[in-house]
Amino acid sequence: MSELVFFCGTMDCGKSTLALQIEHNRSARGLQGMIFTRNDRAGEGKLSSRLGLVTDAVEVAADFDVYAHLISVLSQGSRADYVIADEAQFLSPEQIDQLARVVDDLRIDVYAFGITTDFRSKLFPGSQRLVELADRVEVLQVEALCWCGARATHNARTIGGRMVVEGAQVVVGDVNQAADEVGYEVLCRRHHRRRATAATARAGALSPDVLPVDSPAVN
Ligand SMILES: Nc1ncnc2c1ncn2[C@@H]1O[C@H](COP(=O)(O)OP(=O)(O)O)[C@@H](O)[C@H]1O
Ligand SMILES: Cc1cn([C@H]2C[C@H](O)[C@@H](COP(=O)(O)O)O2)c(=O)[nH]c1=O
Repeated sequence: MSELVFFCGTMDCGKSTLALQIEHNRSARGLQGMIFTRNDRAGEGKLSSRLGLVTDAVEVAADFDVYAHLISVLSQGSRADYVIADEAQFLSPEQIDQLARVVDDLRIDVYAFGITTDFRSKLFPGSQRLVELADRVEVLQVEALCWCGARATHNARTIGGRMVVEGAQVVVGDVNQAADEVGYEVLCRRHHRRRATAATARAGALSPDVLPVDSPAVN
């Protein structure tokens, strides 16, 4: 049975690396993949990982019909044995429905990769639809860590190292940006709720985190 799998996690947890590994392993066995992405940091039509690997991909514009594209490719005699969709949080719910149709009607496996929630810890519409439709949701097992050492579960947007909660949902960017730039940082839920980034913690801006561990909890 073909399936729609949603591989998810925070930023910087290895999603694109896994996408490239799946692509490598299948193409090494003679299978032909169709790779989609949207808004990769490496530029249009690229799927890139922080480990330095990059491959060409089809850029999914806002009005792009993923299902129709597959039909067109197949009807021209090309093969598509599996589909990879990276940065799937940026796809529209309609495009996620098209991916599900690729699985059900064309019997092609679809592997989608993306972050579930934005910098305000709200679901991206594309990720919400994936959670609703996927046969399997796999949370990546390589833990990204919060500055405190706990497992990072949330994505923070930062300006000058400080977490912000206002702004557009989509702003392409990266972790470990220069101090004065818009960037991202992965945090545990506790520190995301408190807006406590590595920089503000270093500056000692939030006293509860520097109190002894047996101090009463402060929210
Ligand atoms: N210099 C490095 N050495 C080893 N691993 C690294 C290095 N840089 C990045 N990584 C690994 O790559 C992961 C990020 O991979 P990537 O596929 O770009 O993440 P995602 O697509 O989830 O944002 C990091 O969590 C880390 O495990
Ligand atoms: C949290 C959050 C992230 N983004 C952007 C930033 C990056 O360009 C991608 C995530 O890429 P990664 O490969 O998973 O690191 O998403 C955004 O636009 N809005 C957000 O709230």
